[in-house]
Amino acid sequence: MPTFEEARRIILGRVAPLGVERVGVLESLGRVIAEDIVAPWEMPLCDNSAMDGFAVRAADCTVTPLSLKVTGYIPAGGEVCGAVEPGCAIRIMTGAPLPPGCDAVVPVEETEGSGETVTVTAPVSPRQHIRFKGEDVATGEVIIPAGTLIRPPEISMLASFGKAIVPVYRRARVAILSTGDELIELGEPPVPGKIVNSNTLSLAAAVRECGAEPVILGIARDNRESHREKMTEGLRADALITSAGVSAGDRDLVRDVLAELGVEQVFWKIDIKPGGPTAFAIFGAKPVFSLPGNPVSTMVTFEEFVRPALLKMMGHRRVLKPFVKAVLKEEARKKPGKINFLRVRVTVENGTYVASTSGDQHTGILKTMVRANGLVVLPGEASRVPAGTEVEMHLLGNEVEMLEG
Ligand SMILES: Nc1nc2c(c(=O)[nH]1)N[C@H]1C(S)=C(S)[C@@H](COP(=O)(O)OP(=O)(O)OC[C@H]3O[C@@H](n4cnc5c(N)ncnc54)[C@H](O)[C@@H]3O)O[C@H]1N2
Ligand code: MOO
Repeated sequence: MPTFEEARRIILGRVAPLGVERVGVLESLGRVIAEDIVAPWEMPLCDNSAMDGFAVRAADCTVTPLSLKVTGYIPAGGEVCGAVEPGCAIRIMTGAPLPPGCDAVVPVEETEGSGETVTVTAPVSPRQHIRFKGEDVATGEVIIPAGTLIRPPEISMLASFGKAIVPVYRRARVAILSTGDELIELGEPPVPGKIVNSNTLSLAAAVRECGAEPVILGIARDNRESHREKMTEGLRADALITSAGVSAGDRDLVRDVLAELGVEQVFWKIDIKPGGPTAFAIFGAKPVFSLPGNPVSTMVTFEEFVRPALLKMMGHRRVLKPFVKAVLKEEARKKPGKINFLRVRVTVENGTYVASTSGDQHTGILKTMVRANGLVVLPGEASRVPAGTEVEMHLLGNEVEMLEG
């Protein structure tokens, strides 16, 4: 049985980035660029003003205040209207191209008067307030290296160089299959013995949250035919996630039917709690994750095993959340042996993360997952972890970093 770390290594070793597609630059947000993008020209394309003010010759302005004759005006987007002659200035706006002869710009706040003459009131240094041709990006420079996650700054850079269509790794299409005769679909009336198929929706949400595309297959009933039919459909996607039917029950058919369909089991069971019965298999290059049915176990195993794999498939290079240190608020108890994921509510106290249990840790208790914004990883060998102990934790979302506004 693999340990937590081994299971993650095995999974990541068996998945690879999917193909590349070309999308509109705005659609590339949150995706990973698949090729180095090179600047086809330099930026800025010409020397231009960094301020609204006056284009001057610095040599004219060695002693201030002094009065200069205003001989022209260049708005942003405007054209150069002649050179700055000695003893003269040209009114210029931010971003407008510098006229010949000019080697400094005086901001309007450091001048007085307007109209035919202007008085420069502050000392002027050569090159001040000028944005020079090519100072930001040189022609041929790699502006976005392959493997970069696209955020608004990358969109700005791509757009600045006219890149309307960009090559990104494909989104993974992820089939989601719930199994079990006890399941009813959302909207059907609840009756004792039946439960709403919430796993499909929590998994679809988690798939979507990491930038992939969920393909909902519905429910496979507890017979081989139903499993076979749904799984065959699911294996057409880039990845398949099943929930439930993976432990030791007499109707736990998931692994059996997957094997029947030619899916190679890589491992079954991980030395962790919750999530122990998780299985991982491969169909060609497609990963198949069989997650335990308890809603908490399904979400925890998605977070720790599926998400990193999907991110890798979509070209991400940073796929594992870092562990952060937290101080336990209350004592935690567990059976020695397996790593335990403790659902916690995290707060920041004097710059330190403090993790407090979010409540009953039984896997059947969904409420404590809803309350949790972190998962503390209690080491396998531990049995009693005293309050005040420094532990490792994965944050769930970034809520704890945000302040109320
Ligand atoms: N003899 C053993 N029994 C169990 C073991 C074991 O090792 N030996 N492991 C236990 C653990 S740990 C877990 S976790 C569960 C996982 O079992 P399955 O993955 O086979 O899931 P089920 O038994 O079918 O369901 C468990 C639980 O989850 C609910 N469920 C199932 N599907 C959904 C869904 N789509 N949406 C919401 N809730 C769902 C289901 O009703 C059950 O309550 O096995 C233990 N048993
Ligand atoms: O491992 Mo089960 O996933 O404890 O609930």
